[in-house]
Amino acid sequence: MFIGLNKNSKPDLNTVKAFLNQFTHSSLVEGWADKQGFVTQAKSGDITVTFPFASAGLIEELRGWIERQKVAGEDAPELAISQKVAPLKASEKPLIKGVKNVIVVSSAKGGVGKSTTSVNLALALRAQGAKVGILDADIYGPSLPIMLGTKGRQPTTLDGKTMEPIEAHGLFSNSIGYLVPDENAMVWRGPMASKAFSQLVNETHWPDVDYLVVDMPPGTGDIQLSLAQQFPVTAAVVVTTPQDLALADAIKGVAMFEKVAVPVLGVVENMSYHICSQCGHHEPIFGQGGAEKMATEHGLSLLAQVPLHISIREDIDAGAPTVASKPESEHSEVYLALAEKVASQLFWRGEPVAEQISITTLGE
Ligand SMILES: Nc1ncnc2c1ncn2[C@@H]1O[C@H](COP(=O)(O)OP(=O)(O)OP(=O)(O)O)[C@@H](O)[C@H]1O
Repeated sequence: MFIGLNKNSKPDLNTVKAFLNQFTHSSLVEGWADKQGFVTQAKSGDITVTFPFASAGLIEELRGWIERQKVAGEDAPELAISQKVAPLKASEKPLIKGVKNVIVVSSAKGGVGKSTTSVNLALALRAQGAKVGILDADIYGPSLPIMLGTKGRQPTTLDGKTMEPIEAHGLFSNSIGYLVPDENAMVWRGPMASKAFSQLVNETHWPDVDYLVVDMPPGTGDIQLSLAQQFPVTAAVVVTTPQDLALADAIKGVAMFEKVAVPVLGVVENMSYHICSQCGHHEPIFGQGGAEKMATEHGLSLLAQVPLHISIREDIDAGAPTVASKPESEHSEVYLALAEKVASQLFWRGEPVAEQISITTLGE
């Protein structure tokens, strides 16, 4: 039976929660309105809904649903609806100063589109209403400066100790590519690379970002393992392509994170199918169903299937990633849905920590 609200009296909190629980969405769990902090009432009686993850799309849908109830004759309540991203527990490590959640994007193999995915995911999280940082940890081949159109810029410092991230398309970014010429980065070996990475993470003045997306170096070796262990990773996303070999490698990537107890949120299948730029035909040139099979076999979620399309490449290579330059496009929709899944699944699988803990710096 649908729970409506009494027209003539101010509805009480429990009735409003029961009413809201009738709104279902893939980013929510059953009985979501009863979860702590989601629906609260101020002393004045005003009721507020607050989602603890990036949720602009979800908020729009909830508002639409409430409007439809009004049309259907229900006296839907006046609610303030907003989002405030919660910091989540990441292993036993203290959170990085100015960062609530760290999402690492990794791939077992080079060239599968890990950086393209990282950048568009970061932009999509921003489009979902979050404040987002992006860190290029690909110390051997930093591509962020080109992808964000920030090549040649260098971080400044305000306090003589930390670097100010470089802002581009609304993201706060840092990359080894801003600090050293390309040819120098290439020759770095293990410990040096590790140190450079740690400096990038801890010596950037992250301005209270909800999510820090970290573009990891490709591979599943010692370097990747040590990077993943060095800082508080909330969860990992593994990028793969549909080819069998890349899939077999992706399994290694998942196993690596399991070793260091980093939860893997799921797999993004990049270049999943080809969209013809002439006629829009969808063609699964690398085969079909591989990532889905792998995800199911390993109990992982297939977070997104991103098409191979010339405009995704042209946009990012020109420093104007698709989600920023063509926010209404079919491709951006794929990334926006990915961000919605990543943000909500991160929250539901995680454990919120008190906000003030995020003020602690690593090593303090
Ligand atoms: N879905 C896509 N459609 C079209 N082109 C793509 C797509 N994804 C990535 N590319 C292109 O493929 C190339 C490699 O992508 P990218 O640099 O993101 O891969 P990577 O896995 O990060 O590589 P590396 O291992 O060098 O870090 C780039 O030129 C990029 O523009």
